[in-house]
Amino acid sequence: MSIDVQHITKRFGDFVALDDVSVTIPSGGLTALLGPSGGGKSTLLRVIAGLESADAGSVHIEGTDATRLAPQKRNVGFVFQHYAVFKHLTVARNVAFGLEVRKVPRAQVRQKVHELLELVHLSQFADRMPSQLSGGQRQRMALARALAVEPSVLLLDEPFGALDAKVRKELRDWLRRLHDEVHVTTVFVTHDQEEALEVADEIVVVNGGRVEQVGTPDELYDAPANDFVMGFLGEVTSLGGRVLRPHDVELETGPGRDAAREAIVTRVLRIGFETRVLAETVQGEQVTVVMTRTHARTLELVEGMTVWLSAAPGAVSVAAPTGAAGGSDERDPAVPLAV
Ligand SMILES: Nc1ncnc2c1ncn2[C@@H]1O[C@H](COP(=O)(O)OP(=O)(O)OP(=O)(O)O)[C@@H](O)[C@H]1O
Repeated sequence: MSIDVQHITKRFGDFVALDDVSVTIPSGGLTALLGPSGGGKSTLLRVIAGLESADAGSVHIEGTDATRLAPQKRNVGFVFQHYAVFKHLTVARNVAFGLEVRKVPRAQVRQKVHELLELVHLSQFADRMPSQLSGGQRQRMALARALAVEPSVLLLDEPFGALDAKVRKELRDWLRRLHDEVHVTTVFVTHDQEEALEVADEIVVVNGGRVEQVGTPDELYDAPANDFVMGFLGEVTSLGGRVLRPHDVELETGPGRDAAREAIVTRVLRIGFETRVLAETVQGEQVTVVMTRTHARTLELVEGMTVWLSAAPGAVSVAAPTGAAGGSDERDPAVPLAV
């Protein structure tokens, strides 16, 4: 394992930002730290980087105990959301900076900068000043700069967070391709589940200073450890005290299955190729059902109509949180609903 975090606790005054966090991050992968704002993702990344010292626990990087090492001794590269560029240096000189500080011979620096600018598709901008680049190009320059010193680990804190949605999407596709080329162990922080699901090999879900689950995008989506992970990775609804995805609710216009719950359609919304049906069961549960527009049309759904709802065979579901606070510590593992 490339990064091994064991029993890390970090407090800011009385506030516990990381509460006994243990996680191992595989070598050569692209791992996302995903979670809601304030959950502790950045703090965990900063502890790995050595920019924040933990109150308890250890960090090993590539087998070396880095817990008490200064950031510059950890062989990690960073890129942050608002990257501090050297405004008075050209793009090429920015990328060369770390190598020049390390007194790498000039010809070697030139060669390396050339290769890196090719890698991040900025060769034609080598002599520009950073102010002449777009936001996305500047973040690519930042990545080239971080990669220049050949770190064993690359840490990215919401690297594309400040960019607009379209550029963000382009850059995340590009990051995936870049990673496939260079294979440096990369950890990136994001609060965007789509970004994590699309880009990462593995996702660490961080919430309330704890790790909720670690797994591949498929594992998290298909077998969420609890209602928090399930709700964070996609839309959910509840039916019969279980949390499940709205497209996994089957709606029939007659009483078919034994387990089906009778409900009244309260709203029918057509959004693009999907139809979203809101219904209230006789037990008073508000349920959202998502189906194709064609299917909805064949059912001839109208508000006020009586329907029967059940979980589709094989639907993934978890126990609904108990109480208004939303969940207990003892959570049921994801199990398919009995249908
Ligand atoms: N230097 C600090 N002093 C005091 N509290 C801090 C400090 N840094 C972080 N915190 C608190 O620790 C908690 C976790 O912060 P952190 O930045 O790790 O969250 P995050 O999951 O990265 O959230 P975001 O996506 O909003 O950055 C937050 O409640 C934050 O206010």
